[in-house]
Amino acid sequence: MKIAVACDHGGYRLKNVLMEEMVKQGYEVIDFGTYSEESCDYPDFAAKAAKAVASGDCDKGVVVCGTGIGVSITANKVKGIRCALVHDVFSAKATRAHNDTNMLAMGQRVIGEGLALEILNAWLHTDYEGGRHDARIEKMMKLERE
Ligand SMILES: O=C(CO)[C@H](O)[C@H](O)[C@H](O)COP(=O)(O)O
Repeated sequence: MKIAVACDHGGYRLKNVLMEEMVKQGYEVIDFGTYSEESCDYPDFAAKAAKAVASGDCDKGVVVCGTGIGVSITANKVKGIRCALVHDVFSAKATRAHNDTNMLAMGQRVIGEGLALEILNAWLHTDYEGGRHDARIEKMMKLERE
C-alpha cells in the first residue's frame, strides 16, 4: 500500500516519526514535503499529497501541521478526499469504520509522538464497515458534484 505524506514546518518532526513507523511496517511512503523546519505554507504540501490520493497514485494520505487544521482543510478541498483531523484513538478507528476516510491529519503541537503513533496505527489498521455508512458517505460526496 502506498501512503502519501506531507507537512509544513510545524509538522515536520512528527511527519518523520510517522513515516519511519510506516516504512517499518512495509508501507511504501511518498513524501511530498516540506523537507525542513523552515517556515512555509501548508497548502502547498498538503494539496500535493491530497491530489496523489485523489488521483489513485497513492492509496491513503497522512498530513501534519502544527494543529492539523490547516492541512486537513486543504486536503478536504480536493475532490474525492475525506480527511479526518484526529487526536484520539477512538476517533481514528471510527473515522475509518464509519467515514471511510482516505486521509488522516494530526497536529504536532497538539499531541505527543506516542499518541500520534497509536492514532496512526488505529487508522491504518481499521477497515471501513460499509452497510448503513455507504449512503451517508454518498450524500457527503454528492456535495462535490453540485
Ligand atoms: O494551519 C495551522 C493552524 O491551523 C497550522 O498549525 C500551521 O502549522 C500553523 O499555522 C503555522 O504557524 P506558524 O506560526 O507560522 O509556525
